[in-house]
Amino acid sequence: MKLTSLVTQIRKKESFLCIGLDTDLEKIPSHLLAEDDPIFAFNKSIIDATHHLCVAYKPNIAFYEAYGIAGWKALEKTIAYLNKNHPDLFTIADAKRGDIGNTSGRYARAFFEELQFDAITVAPYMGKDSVEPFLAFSDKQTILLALTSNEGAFDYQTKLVEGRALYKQVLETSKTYKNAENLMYVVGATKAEYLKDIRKIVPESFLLVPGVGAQGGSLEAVCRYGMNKDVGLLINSSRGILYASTEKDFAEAAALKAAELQNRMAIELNKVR
Ligand SMILES: O=c1ccn([C@@H]2O[C@H](COP(=O)(O)O)[C@@H](O)[C@H]2O)c(=O)[nH]1
Repeated sequence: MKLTSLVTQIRKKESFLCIGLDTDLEKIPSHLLAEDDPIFAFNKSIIDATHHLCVAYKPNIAFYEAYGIAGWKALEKTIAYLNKNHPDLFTIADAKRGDIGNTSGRYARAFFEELQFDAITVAPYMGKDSVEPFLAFSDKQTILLALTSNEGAFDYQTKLVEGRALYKQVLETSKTYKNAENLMYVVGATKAEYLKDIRKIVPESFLLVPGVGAQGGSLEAVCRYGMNKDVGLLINSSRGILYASTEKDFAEAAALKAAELQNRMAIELNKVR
């Protein structure tokens, strides 16, 4: 999916919500465990109840790999269901991949060609030749980890390298990569105040922003510092939506949480209209 379509969807739905499909068999309602494929059954119910409130879904691949072949099959069914029934929604494989060039090329093929995701998260640590194989897919987005939402982000990402914070180096250097126009960046909602500086380096780029809800980040602060003329933000919430209820009403409860976020997003969008 092209980013222009994403911007159109954001304006149409008054939402820049990305729902994280971090489906955990220990957290889903127990009645679903009797299903043939409980992970897919849960995901399908969540998608059916929330697709009108969001513009993107982001399965975190760890939650599928953790269940071996059954988990991978549930992932395949989930992305196929999304692509068939909601082709206008942006899909992100939160896989945090990146390796030497030929290996990155295989990861890119797996997620872009086999599974048909629109985007993948990639770790920048191995540098240019580990990222460019993803960027070579011109109709796909590569989402580079810039400043992550966790506490450990301060171990390396904010440290100075040649007088400049490492996350700033990542942003600046990545702009010189071949096909850099296919880049987006991850910035944690818990680091909203950093967005002011980040926007000086990447004013036009779309940012994937996880960390509202369960991790305590503020949607409004992210908008204040991070929104650009095309909105430029996809704000993710996973646990805060998925596990709003562990009873039979879980999908309705998830939709209510998603609607709460969407309403707050509509308010933010109206401020900059
Ligand atoms: O910096 C990062 C990068 C990725 N994530 C992922 O986003 C979701 C957040 O889930 P919540 O339940 O809404 O906290 C999860 O898949 C993380 O692995 C992140 O949180 N921070």
